[in-house]
Amino acid sequence: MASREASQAPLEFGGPLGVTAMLILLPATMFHLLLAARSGPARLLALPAYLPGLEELWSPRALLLLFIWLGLQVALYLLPARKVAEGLELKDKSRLRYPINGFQALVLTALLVGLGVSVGLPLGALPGMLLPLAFATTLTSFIFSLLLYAKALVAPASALAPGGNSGNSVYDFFLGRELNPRLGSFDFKYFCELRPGLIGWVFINLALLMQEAELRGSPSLAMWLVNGFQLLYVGDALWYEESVLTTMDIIHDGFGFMLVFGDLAWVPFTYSLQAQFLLYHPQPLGLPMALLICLIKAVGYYIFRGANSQKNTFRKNPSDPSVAGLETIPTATGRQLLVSGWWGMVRHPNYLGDLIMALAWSLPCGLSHLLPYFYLLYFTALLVHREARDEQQCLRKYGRAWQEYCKRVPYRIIPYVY
Ligand SMILES: NC(=O)C1=CN([C@@H]2O[C@H](COP(=O)(O)OP(=O)(O)OC[C@H]3O[C@@H](n4cnc5c(N)ncnc54)[C@H](OP(=O)(O)O)[C@@H]3O)[C@@H](O)[C@H]2O)C=CC1
Ligand SMILES: CC(C)CCC[C@@H](C)[C@H]1CC=C2C3=C(CC[C@@]21C)[C@@]1(C)CC[C@H](O)C(C)(C)[C@@H]1CC3
Repeated sequence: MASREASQAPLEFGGPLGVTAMLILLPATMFHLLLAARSGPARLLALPAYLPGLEELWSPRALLLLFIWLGLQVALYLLPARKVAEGLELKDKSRLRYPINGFQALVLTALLVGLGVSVGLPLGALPGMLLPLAFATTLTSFIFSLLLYAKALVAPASALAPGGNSGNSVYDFFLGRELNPRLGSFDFKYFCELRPGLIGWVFINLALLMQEAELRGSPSLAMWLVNGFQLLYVGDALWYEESVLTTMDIIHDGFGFMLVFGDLAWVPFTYSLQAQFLLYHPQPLGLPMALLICLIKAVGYYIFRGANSQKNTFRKNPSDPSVAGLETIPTATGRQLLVSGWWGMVRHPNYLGDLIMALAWSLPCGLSHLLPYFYLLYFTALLVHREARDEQQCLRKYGRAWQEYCKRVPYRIIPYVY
């Protein structure tokens, strides 16, 4: 049986001190962005003109709405799935099973919300509730993460994540001790990663669009683009739901505050920042510029989808005709590394595509403010850091083969730049 002693994995995110700062700074940044988007000057780098009082943040109605939303998404997750996929092999040689019905959940949610709106559900009132909703979600994330931490105290050692078992309780609370916390077959991490926050983001965007239509007669072209682009991103994630099973979050990271808050609060309330900004600061956008932005989005999506699908197909079946002709490097683990196709261009072509799409989401907001570019700035930092973490893990996993890959493909994300 594996030992429950603290792991020797190197500390990340600046160790206990770094994660303590993040526990405060992440929610603070989210509230700052929510307040800045609705303020006149909409300044990213200035302190908010006022701090909301508890009566503006705390609302039992918002908490109820959050629980109805979570309950609905749990119910849709539990519906029969068109497919049940197996995850990668775990430490104890077992494999977990995951329902593949995320896209179905998106479509059913859209039908239910559509039905609700047709009988008078005031979706346009949602933008006015973002602040108390974000507060309720933050409180829920803290409590949920504490429960997950307590659950992990009685989990077998083989169920613990490599990085969230340092022995320092604040650090482990943040990173997450247990790799795949479950209640029966209900997988908390997999559910949270793709459902309530990601789908919630789309409906917050839609509510902002409807509110704009109410205020100004019709939604602006910029608002349409932001809604369309981000709906495509979420729809794509749920359509290719199975590929999330090979991401770092599912196979390596524990489920602690970072991912709980990231999935449930950070994604819906900060990723909808462009649409929030546009509601309060309408931006003119001509057709030629809109077409150019669509082209940028299409290029980004082409790279993002091409790279992710190529790797997933290759990992599932290296002799698939679409990847069989690609050049590879063998590794001591028996797995191979692609060195041609998208993965021969840079070592993270999927990050490049994702960043180009992030630029296309901000451009409809014009160039007058830095605020709508927050996502692009944050996402660049996140991906640079994520790339470095992945690099360390691949070096540990593949040793000399990884060094050979780095020699053959010297750039990380942007060809000839980085
Ligand atoms: N919008 C958002 O907020 C976020 C989006 N993302 C997106 O999520 C997606 C997944 O990202 P992420 O989980 O970080 O990592 P990746 O999908 O890039 O996966 C990295 C893994 O791919 C495998 N790999 C690396 N190089 C090769 C190669 N040459 N040939 C074959 N396999 C290789 C290795 O795993 P192994 O060898 O074990 O298979 C490596 O650990 C990305 O598109 C990213 O942009 C990520 C974070 C946040
Ligand atoms: C706020 C913290 C500093 C960090 C929180 C990070 C999380 C918000 C992200 C970590 C990895 C993510 C992924 C997606 C959303 C954001 C988080 C949860 C993803 C579901 C977005 C859609 C993509 O198509 C994807 C590839 C499925 C993404 C997987 C990783």
